[in-house]
Amino acid sequence: MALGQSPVPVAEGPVAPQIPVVVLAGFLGSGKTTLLNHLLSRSGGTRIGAVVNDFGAIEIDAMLVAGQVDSMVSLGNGCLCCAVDTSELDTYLERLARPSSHIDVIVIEASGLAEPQELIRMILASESDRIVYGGLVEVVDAAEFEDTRARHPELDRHLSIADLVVLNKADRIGTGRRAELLGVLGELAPGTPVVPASYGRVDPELLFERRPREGVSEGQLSFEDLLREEVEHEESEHDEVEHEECAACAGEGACGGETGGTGGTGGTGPTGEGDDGPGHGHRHGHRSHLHSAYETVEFTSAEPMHPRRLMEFLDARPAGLYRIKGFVHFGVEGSRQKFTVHAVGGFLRFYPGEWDSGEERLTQLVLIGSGIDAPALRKALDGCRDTSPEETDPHAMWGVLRYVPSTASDEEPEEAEGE
Ligand SMILES: Nc1nc2c(ncn2[C@@H]2O[C@H](COP(=O)(O)OP(=O)(O)OP(=O)(O)O)[C@@H](O)[C@H]2O)c(=O)[nH]1
Repeated sequence: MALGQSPVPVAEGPVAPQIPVVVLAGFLGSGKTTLLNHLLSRSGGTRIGAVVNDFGAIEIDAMLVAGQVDSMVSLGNGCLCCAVDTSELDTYLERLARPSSHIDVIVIEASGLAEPQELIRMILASESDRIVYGGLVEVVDAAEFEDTRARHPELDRHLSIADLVVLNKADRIGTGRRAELLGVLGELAPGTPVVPASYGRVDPELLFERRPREGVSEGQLSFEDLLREEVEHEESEHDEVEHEECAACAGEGACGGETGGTGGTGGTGPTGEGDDGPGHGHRHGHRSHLHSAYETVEFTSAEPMHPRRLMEFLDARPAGLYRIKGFVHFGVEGSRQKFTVHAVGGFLRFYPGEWDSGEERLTQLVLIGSGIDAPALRKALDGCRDTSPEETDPHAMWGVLRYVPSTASDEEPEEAEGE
């Protein structure tokens, strides 16, 4: 079957084929955007529509994908799983799926803190006859997996409903470790293909022509499967919730552990886009979302950044500040390229590139972390502005250049390798 072809037999006549919607999920920084860009550059004649969901208000992922994709909808500032409901998602999907766009497949890149289960449920509940759920691809960061899993046991659940697991950043671990992780992932996602990859370089056919999972005859979750799994998880998780922590039990009502649908209590904590509260229009019983513990900080500056001060900030970043992404503008002579920056846990890289003609030279950063002091981070970044870049010693760039991958290294992003 050709990449992106609808897995559903199509009736004869002028009926437009259904478009599979593939969900690309994975924890912060695992490599979803990198994989999506790989797919876009390897799509051949297949036309891919993308839905990109940034957790922060500055849509860094959308900017990193734009220009390569046939059609894109960008949804910033909040996880898709909470920021929209089924009918809104349908609106976006239908916009991409309109026959004139000739899109063959839609890929939704979820934010690194989204609940894939909620997204899948929305797709399965779609009222559009053009849309069909096409599977969940869960991207795992090989270097960070065990730490992340220890902090977020929810990831096991995400893996258990995946149709394909990509063990990304395989270049960052040795072969022994790789075998170990493949074993762990095989147990967490029994019967699901687990593919090691570097820089998301997987065969695109794997995403759109998935093999059936053991015990699931049609190879993907049904709406009923999802509801059943949801109820089972919530029951088991509720058993683990201390009663005094359980808002529903602490209140007057019995604990319903409600599942599915929209229009209930959200009950998540600080999310950066505002707490879920009454009117949030979304409920998942007692299951906390990954993003309930995370906050985002956005920073934009038209003034260039001082390289030494920025490196001091980055080198001393607090442990809870797990993810930084964006673009940096240095005003130092000879270093005025557009530097894309990524920090994931202890990993830090700068990738120099070109500004588009007429593009405003801005530093735009999104910082995502747990237990972080947002005002202090903003203040510290404010202190990194370079008010007189013409006087700044160009050697101050050395600290930054240490984190630019050398072209000889396999740590080079695919686009730069000109594959
Ligand atoms: N060494 C190495 N780095 C990788 C690989 N894949 C991605 N990266 C780097 O990891 C960082 C994060 O990659 P992204 O693709 O932005 O990750 P993401 O999952 O989209 O991040 P969020 O949207 O913040 O959740 C970037 O610096 C990538 O270049 C890989 O296989 N190996």
